[in-house]
Amino acid sequence: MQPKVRRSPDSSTTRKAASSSGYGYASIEKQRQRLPVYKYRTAILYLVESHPTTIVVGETGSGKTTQIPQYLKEAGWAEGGRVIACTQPRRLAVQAVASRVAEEMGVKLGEEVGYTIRFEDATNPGTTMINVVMVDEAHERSILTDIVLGLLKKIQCRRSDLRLIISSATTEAKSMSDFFQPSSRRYRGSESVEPGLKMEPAILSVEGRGFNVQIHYLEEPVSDYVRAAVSTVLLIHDKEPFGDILVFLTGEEAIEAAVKQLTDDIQDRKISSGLIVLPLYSGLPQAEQDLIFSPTPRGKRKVVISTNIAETSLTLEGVVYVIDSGFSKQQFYNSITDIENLVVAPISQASARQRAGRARRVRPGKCYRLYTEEYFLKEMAAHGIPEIQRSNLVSCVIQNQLFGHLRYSTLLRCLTTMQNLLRLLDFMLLKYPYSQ
Ligand SMILES: Nc1ncnc2c1ncn2[C@@H]1O[C@H](COP(=O)(O)OP(=O)(O)OP(=O)(O)O)[C@@H](O)[C@H]1O
Repeated sequence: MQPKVRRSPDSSTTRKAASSSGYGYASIEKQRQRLPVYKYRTAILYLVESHPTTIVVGETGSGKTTQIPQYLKEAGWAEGGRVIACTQPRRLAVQAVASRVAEEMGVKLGEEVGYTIRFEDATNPGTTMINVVMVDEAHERSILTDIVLGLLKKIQCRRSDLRLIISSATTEAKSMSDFFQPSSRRYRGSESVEPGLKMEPAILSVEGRGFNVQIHYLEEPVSDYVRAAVSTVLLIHDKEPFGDILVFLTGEEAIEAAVKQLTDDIQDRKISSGLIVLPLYSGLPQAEQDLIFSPTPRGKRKVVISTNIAETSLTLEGVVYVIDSGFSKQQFYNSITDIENLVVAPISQASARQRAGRARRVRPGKCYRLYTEEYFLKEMAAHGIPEIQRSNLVSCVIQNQLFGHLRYSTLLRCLTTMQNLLRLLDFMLLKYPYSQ
């Protein structure tokens, strides 16, 4: 059965596109100047110059990620072998953003613009001294982002010349600003603070958005969102003009089920040829993940069925339609049972906006939410629970200790203690074996 879809009459996300000149092919420089963040270039540079910490709030697609590092580079913040670093919560986005920035700057990836992710380092070894750190997608509150923010706050006490930019898509800037307020403890024993530097964080709101996105909601809730997603893909393919489709489901199992259903339906109907169906989840080999970036052949339509790894910072040029199931897989830790589970849970309004934002990156788009508007407005949480509040922190603490703070001798002592503990456990198990 096809899910009933209706267009939201008063959705705030249906405002007119900021760019009136449509989406013809413009030079990269023109494209850069059309982005909402461009108007704030001078203000951003002034604030970074005069504050150790600047918080930039702007809608998805306003140009924060790709443009701010370039403005800093153009203003000389990368001179003398120094580095402008930008952190991302997801590796797929790291590679995609670095490639785009290298393309816009007309340089080879891995030289002036590089990236580093686990097991892969595409950076120039000559550049080591970090001058500015931009922490992107801070609103996502991923555990590593939160830890990076905590560490940077500590580092700033010793290096007041280090500039920090926190970029966020939500207006929760106040709590971030409170966290970075200078306290009496901060800057104690630091090098002398630059004259004229205003220690409190600056907040800048980047107004405006890229292109328009129409939001469609279901009239009735559906129980099987995989089936509903597949039906919506076919509906779009039958009725809507050209443009690729990005579907957000929960995990590998749901995605592979959707790929199979879609492939079967295409074969049954024999009319939907021209669809290229691509799954996307982190366990997929890199070469298969990279297929999502390949241009769609003329006369075909790409359907990318993804987890939330495509939710932020990613621009898939051909995507015009987004289908949002309203769910994602999230980690939850139960401290009583000491068990961590990956469970399918509803997403937040902030996530839903990020998902919709993938549909209007280079042209106007449409987003089909597989839930009702009432559910979105009245039941969906405004923001998700920060990962740090629902995870087991042991591995993070160990990682942090091993790489950040422990000296070799302390580490050795720690390992010896663990070894002794294991021996003791061994002994106890031998002495008091489990009763059947
Ligand atoms: N690979 C790309 N190909 C074409 N256009 C791109 C690409 N990457 C970025 N853009 C353009 O630049 C715009 C700004 O992207 P950017 O990632 O800087 O925005 P953002 O404000 O950081 O949003 P988000 O938080 O969603 O990442 C996009 O909306 C798109 O128009």
